[in-house]
Amino acid sequence: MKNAIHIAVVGALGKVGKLLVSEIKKKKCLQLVAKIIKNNPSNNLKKKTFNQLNNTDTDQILYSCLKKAIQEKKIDIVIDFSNPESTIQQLKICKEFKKNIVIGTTGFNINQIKMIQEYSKKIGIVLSSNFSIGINLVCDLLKKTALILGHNSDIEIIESHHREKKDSPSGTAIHLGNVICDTLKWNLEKSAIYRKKEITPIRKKKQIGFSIIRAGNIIGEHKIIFINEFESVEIKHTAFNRTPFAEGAIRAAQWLLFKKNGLFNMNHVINETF
Ligand SMILES: NC(=O)C1=CN([C@@H]2O[C@H](COP(=O)(O)OP(=O)(O)OC[C@H]3O[C@@H](n4cnc5c(N)ncnc54)[C@H](OP(=O)(O)O)[C@@H]3O)[C@@H](O)[C@H]2O)C=CC1
Ligand SMILES: O=C(O)C1=N[C@H](C(=O)O)C[C@H](O)C1
Repeated sequence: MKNAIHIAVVGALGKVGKLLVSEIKKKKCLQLVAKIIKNNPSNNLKKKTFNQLNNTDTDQILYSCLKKAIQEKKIDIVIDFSNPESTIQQLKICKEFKKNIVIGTTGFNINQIKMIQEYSKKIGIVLSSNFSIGINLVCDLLKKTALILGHNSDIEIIESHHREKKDSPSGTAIHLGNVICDTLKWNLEKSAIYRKKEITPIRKKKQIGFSIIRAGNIIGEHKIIFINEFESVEIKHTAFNRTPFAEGAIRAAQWLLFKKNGLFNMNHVINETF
């Protein structure tokens, strides 16, 4: 289609990346122009397999470096679901070539977050640990619940993901903890308690417990529980598949296209596109 948005996907062989590739191809207003994959020997095999599986693709859109892709193709926007080190590399390239980027990667350390903030002075970035519409609605419910019940309840966050997930707690669990802390004017660094085997002192006020499950193929579950002596409230989100992540990231890319610079999240996107 004429005027289609030209998208590059970083991490195109990954679980979310593969889905992004197929979802982008379904949309007439979008054109997938580059799939950026990691340059390692095992990817030679993956690359072959991938092309066999997607026989409409040729090596012409497979790249091991975003810079080369930008130099060879017209790219309007980049979507990245890879890992923190890779994402920081991609950001440097995006800044050099003034390309906006949607980041789904999680597990950044404080220094890397500061770098993302710094880059956002030059380019437009949407950074979200969870692109599903549902989890962003959960955040709205959570603010209200925390405001009303937070001060006199014990709060626990339980997250479950597949056996391959590398970071923990999940980016979403940390975000949910931050939503509660921002609402109650607490500090997550002081309030977070990571559940593990030890003799623990009895529960103090202003604490948020985090429990983590890594098992099987669980796509992503997040549950927040508020318990006081009278009642308990549970807010739970379950992703049945990765489509909400891919669709949300595509929505964010379309929204980010015309922004000059700045650091945005999925709330900005949802507020302006629904
Ligand atoms: N924000 C959201 O809504 C969501 C975020 N995520 C996050 O997104 C990230 C990816 O998740 P997922 O797809 O499950 O993970 P995968 O491990 O399945 O995919 C990541 C892909 O990135 C590739 N990669 C690593 N380094 C580079 C590089 N330098 N250039 C190009 N590709 C690279 C990996 O290659 P290789 O395997 O060879 O290392 C792999 O193919 C994680 O941080 C995850 O937590 C996941 C789901 C939703
Ligand atoms: O790695 C995943 O799979 C997911 N990661 C994100 C996170 O860390 O919160 C979002 C989603 O839950 C799936």
